[in-house]
Parts: sequence; structure tokens; C-alpha cells
Amino acid sequence: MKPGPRILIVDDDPGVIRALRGLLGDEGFTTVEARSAAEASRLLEAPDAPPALMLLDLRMPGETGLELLARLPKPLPVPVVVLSGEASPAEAVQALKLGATDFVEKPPSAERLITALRNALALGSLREERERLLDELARPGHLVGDSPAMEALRQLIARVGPSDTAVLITGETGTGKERVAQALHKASGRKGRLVAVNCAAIPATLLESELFGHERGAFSGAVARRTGRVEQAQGGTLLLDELGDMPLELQAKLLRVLETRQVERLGGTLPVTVDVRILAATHQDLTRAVKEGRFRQDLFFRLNVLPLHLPPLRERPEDLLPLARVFAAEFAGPRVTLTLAPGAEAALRAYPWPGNVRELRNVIERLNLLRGDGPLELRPDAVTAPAGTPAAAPRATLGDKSYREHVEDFERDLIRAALREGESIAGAARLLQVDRGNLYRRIKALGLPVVP
Ligand SMILES: Nc1ncnc2c1ncn2[C@@H]1O[C@H](COP(=O)(O)OP(=O)(O)OP(=O)(O)O)[C@@H](O)[C@H]1O
Repeated sequence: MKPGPRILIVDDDPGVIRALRGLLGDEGFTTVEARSAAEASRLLEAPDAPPALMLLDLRMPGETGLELLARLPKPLPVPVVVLSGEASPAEAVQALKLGATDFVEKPPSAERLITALRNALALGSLREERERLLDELARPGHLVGDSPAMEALRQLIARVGPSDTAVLITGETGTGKERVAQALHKASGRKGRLVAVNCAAIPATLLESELFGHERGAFSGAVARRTGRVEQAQGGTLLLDELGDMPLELQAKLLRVLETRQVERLGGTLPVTVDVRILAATHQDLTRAVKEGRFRQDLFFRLNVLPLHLPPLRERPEDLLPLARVFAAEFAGPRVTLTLAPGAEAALRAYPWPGNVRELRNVIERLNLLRGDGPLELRPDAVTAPAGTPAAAPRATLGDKSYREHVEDFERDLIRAALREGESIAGAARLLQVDRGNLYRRIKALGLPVVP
């Protein structure tokens, strides 16, 4: 039989230790014992078999239980249940503040003690799971997902990461292109930073100086010298996001940087040599953009040496649940786990996810906001009326929606039509006679896909 969880009993009274050892043994736990705080810390640090929980007496000669709790790193290395006879309520509160999970009075009833231990162990493993998930998410560029496509992508990134070749990352909006760029930067081992420039969000007139920098007085308003993003990425990686939206003249300048590895600041005389790895991301079909004369063929060839494609989320259903769990860990509290109501997984798989992983993240965030104190349960209706697809949802009557929601619905329909007709953000912005950067921010705020 598999041995039960190891409990570290810390008590200066050998009689108490004996009694607890018997009681816990009967319940299937194994025990390890310490007669002082110093001995307990040694056992906690033992690298081979750390205990799963510490049952700690507060009153001990020498260092007390409270002093030991105060000294241990936070969060505590193992869940702690405190056990004490004459401890005052103030001490109990203090122990809980120092991270103990529960407090049991001596002499404990067997039932109360065992319940406290089981609860503390369950909470400990939930915390561990949550920490593992959060850790996974926090690692820049860590790609969550169990699909064959994601696995292949991880392998490819490990292989091409260390080279200096430019990479073109393609995929629909929200599929994780920026995250892949972070993964590539991490795998490159390059010492410099990853600098990202969103070519659609910056007005075309400012993009050139943003990228290449300018000397003082290069144009009216250039009151001080400014290094561009390319130079800021020196020794690191430059991500050109939404590259399909870069104006043609700038494409020529970018090609020159790729070929010569030198940049010229606006108004500058001497070129600056740069050691920068270029990554580009786009949701647009660049082959079509080349045919239509919106994108330079030579630049396309230069970047397309290493194309990396991210399939839409609807084509990799194996990633849905792992991603949902990671986002649940990100948004919900430590005691909350994501559960699935009957039919929820089928609903996730049936839904087309036009906003891809970003939309799934929004769904989980909304679910967490709406749950109040209740459980985080994903029900099939969580994805039947998503933001940004009112066509699929029944039209609400006037009374159902606020003024703001009506206006936003109208805005969504309008922008979607402009994107269809204009074929890109730049085209839509021209049709609507608005600034491209502002339009881009509105699209994101309304949860719309940036694809026409
Ligand atoms: N495989 C993944 N693992 C973990 N998080 C992911 C993954 N893919 C996407 N995300 C998360 O989903 C969100 C959208 O991803 P990201 O910004 O990388 O998409 P994108 O393709 O660059 O979008 P856009 O084209 O709109 O700029 C981010 O919060 C990102 O961290």
C-alpha cells in the first residue's frame, strides 16, 4: 500500500508525540518527529523527503512555535496546523497571520484533528497546483497547450530560437503571435531586450521616427535626439507587430536595415550598426498583400525564410482546457478551481473562437467577475453569446441593454463593415476618416478581431 502523507509532529512532550504518532498512524499517515523548533527546521529542509504538513506545538522551551513560524520563509514551505494547550487567542491569531492554516486546541478530539489535517493538505495541494499554473503563465513565452500543433511549435522554437534569422509569425488575431515572439527571444539567449512595435497602433507619420529615431531638429517638434526602437533592441530582438500595416516607404527602409544591419536616424548623417534579431508578426495574408501591391515582395522573401504559423484556436481543440485552466488560475483566488458543467467542453469545441486565445481569456475573466463568491463553473452558455458577434445572438429588445451597450453594438457593426470593405485597419481607417492608431485601440477595446 502507498504510504500516506508524511506529517512532521513538533512537540517537546514525548508523551504527546507518542499519542499523536498512534492516532495518525491509525489514519494512514506516516510521521516524522521533532522535539524542538531547531530540529523541526532541519527536517523541513531535508531535501530527500520533505514532510507534507507540520503539526506544530506553540509552547516549547527554547525557540517557540510562533518564533519558528516567524522565521520560516513565506509562503510557508509546508501547510502548518498549530496545536497548543495554554495558548491565548492572541497567539492563535498570530499563528494564523504567520501563515498557519488551522489551529487545534489540546487535547484535540481525534475527529477535529484529522479533519484539520486533511483540509490543510487539500488546501496545500490546491495552492501548489495554482502556483504551478501561475508559474507556467508567468514564464515569458511559455506556450500552454497540448495540441500536436503547439507541440510542433515548441520544438521548432527550440530549434530556430538560437539563430539570428528573421522569423515571420502569422496567424489570426489573438492566436498567440506575440507570445511566440517572447518564446523565440527567450530561446535565442540574446542578452538585450525584446522590444515590440505595433505598426498598426502608431500613426504612419510617427512610425518612421519611432522605429529609426531622429536627431535633434530633424523635423519641427524634434526638440531632442531620440533613439529609435531598432537601436533600443541592440543586442536583443525587435518584434514588428502587425507588419502588414507598415507603409510601403518604411518597408523599403526596413529592408535596408535587414540587409546592411545599420540604421540611420532621421536627420542623422552617420549610420549606426545594430545587432538586432528581427521578428515580424501579422494576421494578414502577405502573399495577397504582395499581389495587390501593398507589401514589398523583396521584404516578404527576406522575412519569409522562417515562417511560423499559429493555427486558429478552433483547429486545436486540445488546447482549450489547458488554456482555460491556466487563465482560471490567473484570475481566480487560491482556493478556486475551474469546473466544467455538463456540455461545457462540447460547447467550447463547437464555438468558432473568432478572437482565438485572447477571447478565451476574456471569457474566463468574465466568468470570474460574475461568479461573486460562487464556484468558477464553466457552463455551455458561457460561449453562446460572445462579445463581438451580435449576429449570432438574438437581437435584444431596447430594455435589455444600456445606452452604452447599444452604441457599442452599433460601433462593432460599423467597424466590421469598414474592415471588410477596407481590407485592413489602414483601409478601414481611411474609409471612416479616423486615425489608424485610434481605430486599432477601439477594435481591441470592443473585442473585435482585427481581420476583415
Ligand atoms: N499558447 C499560449 N499559452 C499561454 N497564453 C497564451 C497562448 N497563446 C496566447 N496566449 C495569451 O492570449 C493573449 C493573446 O495572445 P497574443 O497577444 O500573443 O496574440 P496575438 O496573436 O499577438 O494577437 P494580435 O494579432 O491581436 O496582436 C495573451 O494574453 C497571451 O498571453
